Amino acid sequence: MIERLCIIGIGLIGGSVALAARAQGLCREIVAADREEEALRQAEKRGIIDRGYRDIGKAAEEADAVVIATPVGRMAAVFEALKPVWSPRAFYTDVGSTKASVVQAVESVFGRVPENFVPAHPISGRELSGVAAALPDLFAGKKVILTPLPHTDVHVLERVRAFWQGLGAEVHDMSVAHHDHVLAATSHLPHVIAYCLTHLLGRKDEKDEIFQYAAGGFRDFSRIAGSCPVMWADICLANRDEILKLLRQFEGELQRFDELLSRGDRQAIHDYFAEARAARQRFLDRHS
Ligand SMILES: NC(=O)c1ccc[n+]([C@@H]2O[C@H](COP(=O)([O-])OP(=O)(O)OC[C@H]3O[C@@H](n4cnc5c(N)ncnc54)[C@H](O)[C@@H]3O)[C@@H](O)[C@H]2O)c1
Ligand SMILES: O=C(O)C(=O)C[C@]1(C(=O)O)C=C[C@@H](O)C=C1
Repeated sequence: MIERLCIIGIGLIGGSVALAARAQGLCREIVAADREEEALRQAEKRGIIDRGYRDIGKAAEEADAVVIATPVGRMAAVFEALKPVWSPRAFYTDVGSTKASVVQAVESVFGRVPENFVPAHPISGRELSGVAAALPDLFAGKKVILTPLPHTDVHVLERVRAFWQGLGAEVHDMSVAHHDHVLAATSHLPHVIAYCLTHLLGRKDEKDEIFQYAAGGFRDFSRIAGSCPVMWADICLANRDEILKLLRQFEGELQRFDELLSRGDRQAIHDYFAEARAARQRFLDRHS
């Protein structure tokens, strides 16, 4: 049992961790640090946390489990604030959507990744942000990827694994580089494409009419373009090289389809769509 769980950044993900930890009885007390007073007050009012602090050091001292849930671009500053109160008895983990940048941030502050920090990424979220959108079952049955380093303390790794499992997640381990390679394709590229398409339509003169007649297709496709720009600017910059490689491949794919359509090749267009549909179905059969 965790005595004091500390969440740094009590937004959608930090709030959901707190709600799930409380619901599953994983800890006696939950405190949080956030730079937004309003987020802390809201979290206290809803009973998501017991106490909130503006000061990260004050919130984290005495905690035996610390979860960092700020946007990835803020993590170096968070590690800086944690350094004076870093405890060898506690475990530390994060929820950042990119992992190499988080490892670099911790290295820039400590010189090396402390043995009791286990980078993590819950593959579960929403296009909404802030503590008001937090859900107690956000991680239930969802995957969490841990990217331990070769010198990560094995006992801490098992405590962090048990913590995420306790929140209801299925935990997988991966290397930092592999994580960023895979997530660039499955999460980062789709978000970039959704933002780009929404931009394209939004810029058109007849935009009112375009949005007026947009039904399920556009709504489904653009849902993730409703995601937080701060978080996504951080993710894109943090995983820039992997995303740029995929953007080049995606441009090639658009070019391929452009050629089929320009030729008016019905059979080739049909086969192109049929292959994509079958690939999606295989993915759903295997993973849902
Ligand atoms: N939203 C998702 O679907 C999702 C899913 C998995 C992982 N993540 C990752 O989780 C993290 C948080 O995302 P979110 O969606 O919960 O964002 P959010 O905006 O809902 O919450 C972030 C919170 O961090 C606080 N914060 C920002 N900078 C801070 C600082 N320097 N010190 C203290 N508090 C600070 C903000 O005030 C906010 O309350 C990000 O790293 C994101 O990449 C998000
Ligand atoms: O469902 C959504 O809204 C999400 O975008 C969740 C999503 C994803 O791309 O799958 C977004 C970012 C995270 O790092 C993990 C999950």
